[in-house]
Amino acid sequence: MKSVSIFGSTGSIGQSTLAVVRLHPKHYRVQSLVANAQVDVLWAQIQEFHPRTVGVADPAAAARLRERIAEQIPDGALRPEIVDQPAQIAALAAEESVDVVVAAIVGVAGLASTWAAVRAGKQVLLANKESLVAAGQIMMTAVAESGATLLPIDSEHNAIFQCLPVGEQPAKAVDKLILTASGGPFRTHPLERFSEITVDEACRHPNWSMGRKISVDSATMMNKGLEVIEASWLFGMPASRIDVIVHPQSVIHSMVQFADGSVLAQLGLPDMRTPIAHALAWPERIESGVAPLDFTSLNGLHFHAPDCERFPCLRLAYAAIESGGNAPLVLNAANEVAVAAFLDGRIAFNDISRLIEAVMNLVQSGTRTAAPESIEAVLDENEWARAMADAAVIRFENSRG
Ligand SMILES: NC(=O)C1=CN([C@@H]2O[C@H](COP(=O)(O)OP(=O)(O)OC[C@H]3O[C@@H](n4cnc5c(N)ncnc54)[C@H](OP(=O)(O)O)[C@@H]3O)[C@@H](O)[C@H]2O)C=CC1
Ligand SMILES: CC(=O)[C@@H](O)[C@H](O)COP(=O)(O)O
Ligand SMILES: [Mn+2]
Repeated sequence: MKSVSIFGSTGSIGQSTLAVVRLHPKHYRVQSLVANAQVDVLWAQIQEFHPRTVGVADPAAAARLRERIAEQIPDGALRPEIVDQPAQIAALAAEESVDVVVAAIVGVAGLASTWAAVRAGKQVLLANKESLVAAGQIMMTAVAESGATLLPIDSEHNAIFQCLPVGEQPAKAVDKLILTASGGPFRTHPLERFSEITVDEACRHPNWSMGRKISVDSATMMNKGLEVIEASWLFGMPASRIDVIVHPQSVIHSMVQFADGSVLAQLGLPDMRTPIAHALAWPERIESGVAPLDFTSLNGLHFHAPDCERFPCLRLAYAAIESGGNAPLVLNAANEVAVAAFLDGRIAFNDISRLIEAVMNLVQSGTRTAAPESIEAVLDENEWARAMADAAVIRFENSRG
C-alpha cells in the first residue's frame, strides 16, 4: 500500500489522480490533500478518501472547512487536521509516511511543496511544470542529491519517459525529442481576429479538459514553450534537440528519434488518467479507467510545423532557454501575470505575448539577468519579475483607454 499526497487535489490533475486512486483502494491510500479555496470539492474528497491532513492555502476557506468538519463529523470520529500556513502546507510533502507526492498546484505557487518533496527524496509525480521552468537547475541538482524520483505526468514528458530506454537518462543515441502540440483552439483562427478572442473561447481546448491557466497557455502555445524548457531539464537535452510538431488530434503524445532513424512514440486517448496511472504504478502498470485507442475510428493523424508568427510565445520560450540565466523564470512569471490579466478581462488575448516580450526585453536590457542560486532567491526573483509584469499590465490597460 503506497501513501499518496496530492497538491492541487481540487484541480483537473488532482481530480484525475483521485479517479485513478479510486480504482485501486488496496494499493493507494490518501495521506494529504492540498488546495487553495474550493471548500465544497475538498469536503467531498475528505468524505470519500479520508485524508489525515488537508492543506488549504486560503485562510478564509480553511476556516470554512474547519467549521464544516466540526458540524458534520461527530466528536470522537476521525477528523482530518486542517493546516493553512504556507510552511505547514509545504511540510506535508516531506512527511516521512508519504511515499508519493503529486505536484499539481498551478504555477509557481506549487514550487515550495514540490521543492519540499524533492528535498525529502520522495517519488514526485510532476504536473507543475512552472516549478521546473523557474528553478530547473536547482531542482534537478536537488533530485540528484536527495535521490528523489521525478516522474513526469505532463502527457508529452510522460510519453518521452515511456519511450526512452529504462535507466538511461540522459539517454544515449537519442537524436531528438519531438514534442507534439495540438495547436490549441486557434490553430486556424483568422489572425486578424485574435484581439477579439474571449476567455471562454480560449479555455475551450479542442482535445483536453484542463484548468483555465494551462488552457490559455495551450491557446497561445506558451504551454509548448514551457514544455520545451521542462523537457530540457527532465531529460538533460539542449533545446536545439527538442522539436515541436503540431499534431491536431493529440493521439501521439510525443516521440523520441534515435540515431539509427527509429522513432518511438506513445499513443493513447487524450486523458490524463493514463500518464497519471503510468507514473503512480511505475515501474509496474495498472488500469487507469481509460479506454484503449480504437484505430479504425481514427480519422487520420496529421502533422505540420508550428507557426511562430501566429504563436509568438513559442519563439519567446526558445529565446528564453537560449538566453539562460533568469530568462526562463522571467518568461514564466510574465506569462502567469499576463494570463491572469487576460482571464480577468484586463488585457486582450494577443496582448499576452506582447506583454511577455516587453518584460523579457526590459530584463535583457538590464543587469539583473543571472539565474538565482537558491529556492529563496528564485521566489524573490519571481516576485520581482511579477512586479514588472504587473506594471506592464497597467501600461497595456492605459494604452487601450
Ligand atoms: N490539466 C491538465 O491536463 C494538465 C495540467 N498540467 C499542469 O498541472 C498543473 C495543474 O493544472 P490543472 O490541474 O489544470 O489546474 P487547475 O486550475 O485545474 O487546478 C489547480 C489546483 O491548484 C490549487 N491551487 C492553486 N493555487 C494554490 C495555492 N496557492 N496553494 C495550494 N493550492 C493551490 C487549486 O486549488 P483550488 O481549486 O482550491 O483553487 C487546484 O487544486 C499546472 O501546472 C499545469 O500546467 C500539466 C499537464 C496537463
Ligand atoms: C494534457 C497535457 O499534457 C497538456 O499540456 C496538453 O498537452 C495541452 O495541449 P497542447 O498544449 O498541445 O495544446
Ligand atoms: Mn502537456
